This record gives sequence, structure tokens and C-alpha cells, in this order.
Amino acid sequence: MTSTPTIGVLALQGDVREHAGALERAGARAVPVRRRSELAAVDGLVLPGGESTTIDKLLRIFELDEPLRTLVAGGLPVYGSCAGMILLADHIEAGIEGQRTLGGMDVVVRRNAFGRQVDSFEADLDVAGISDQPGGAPVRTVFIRAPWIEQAGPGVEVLARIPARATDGSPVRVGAGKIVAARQGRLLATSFHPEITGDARVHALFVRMVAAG
Ligand SMILES: NC(=O)CC[C@H](N)C(=O)O
Repeated sequence: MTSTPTIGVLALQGDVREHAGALERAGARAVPVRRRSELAAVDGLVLPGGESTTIDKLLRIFELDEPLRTLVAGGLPVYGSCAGMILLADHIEAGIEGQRTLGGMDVVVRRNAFGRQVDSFEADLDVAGISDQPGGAPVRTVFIRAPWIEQAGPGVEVLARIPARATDGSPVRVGAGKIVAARQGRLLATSFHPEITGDARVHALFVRMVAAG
């Protein structure tokens, strides 16, 4: 691999441009991926936020679902944010009838876990591998109709949980203790959207995972 990895952003639906921008800020070359042939040219792939039910349907229509399952099983580094986290989960709760995931991560994900669109929120979170680095600060996170990880298998490394108290000291009412960032081998998933905050540290972590091969 050259020193600048090429990372695809699945461009069927969702906030593709924001992820591409964050990847470029983190030192990668970002390319949109819509076709099977484009998958062959990437060193890693981002599954963006959006609507997992729609992305699932489009993956099947564009016949990308099986090739992607094969690539994930073969060790392609993949980062899924929000809807992308749902797509990486082996099991889904509160999906719509017939909704499928690509899978790869040994987790049970709960879709729309924090409530409805109006329950979207921001928080400063400690994320392992980022905020615990020398000089690291908590990560500003944005949750938009987000999922959480309900259960994680033994091979899954938990990187962040919702704290019991908000930054202002008030108790967190929904989701305290729930897993919102995790890693399993070359797969990375966050419930939140780091691509829209201007902080590229989560993307930089993924770029390092891709560069490590
Ligand atoms: N911001 C998001 O990606 C929301 C995810 C969406 N609620 C879903 O189920 O796919």
C-alpha cells in the first residue's frame, strides 16, 4: 500500500460528502463507491450515516451486499457510523420487517435506541484510543436518531459508553452505560457522527487501522 490509503465511502445514501471530507482531513484519499468494480480499488470503506433500511435495500439492488460480505469476511477495514454501525452488526433489534445487515461485528445493535428524531443530542465522550492519548480531549459527539450496542461478544473491544452523567453533572436519562463505539479487528463502529463536528480523530483512528493493513 502507498503511504496515503484510498478509502471508499459507500455512496448509495447518507452523508457521504461529510465522511469524504473528514477522511481527507485525516490524511486519506476518499473516493465514492457505488459499483462492485469500485470496491476493488479501495484499501478500506466507510459506511456512512443515513437510513439503514434504505441503504440495505440499495445494497441489494446494486448487488453490493454479497461482495461486501465477502470483503468484510476477508478482512477489509470498514468503519460504520450510525446507520453504518447497524449495517456492520451481526444482529439487529427494532429493524423493519425483512431488514438485513452485512454483519461482521459480533454485536446486537438496537436501531433508533435513544428515541425519535427530536431526541437527537450532543455529548462529550471519552473514546478509548483517542481521548486517552497524550494531550487527548473528550470527543464531541452528535447522536441523530442513533442506535446503541445492546450486547457485544468477547472479541469486541468497547471504545465508548454513554456516561451516567452529562457534562453539566445532570443524570443522563436514556442510554447511560450503553456502548456507542466499538472495534472488532478491522471493523470500527460508532453510534455517533464524528464527520460533522470538524474533529477528524475518529477518522484518523480508522485511517491508522487501514494503513496497518
Ligand atoms: N443518523 C443515522 O444514521 C440514523 C440511523 C437511522 N435511524 C437508521 O435506522 O438507519
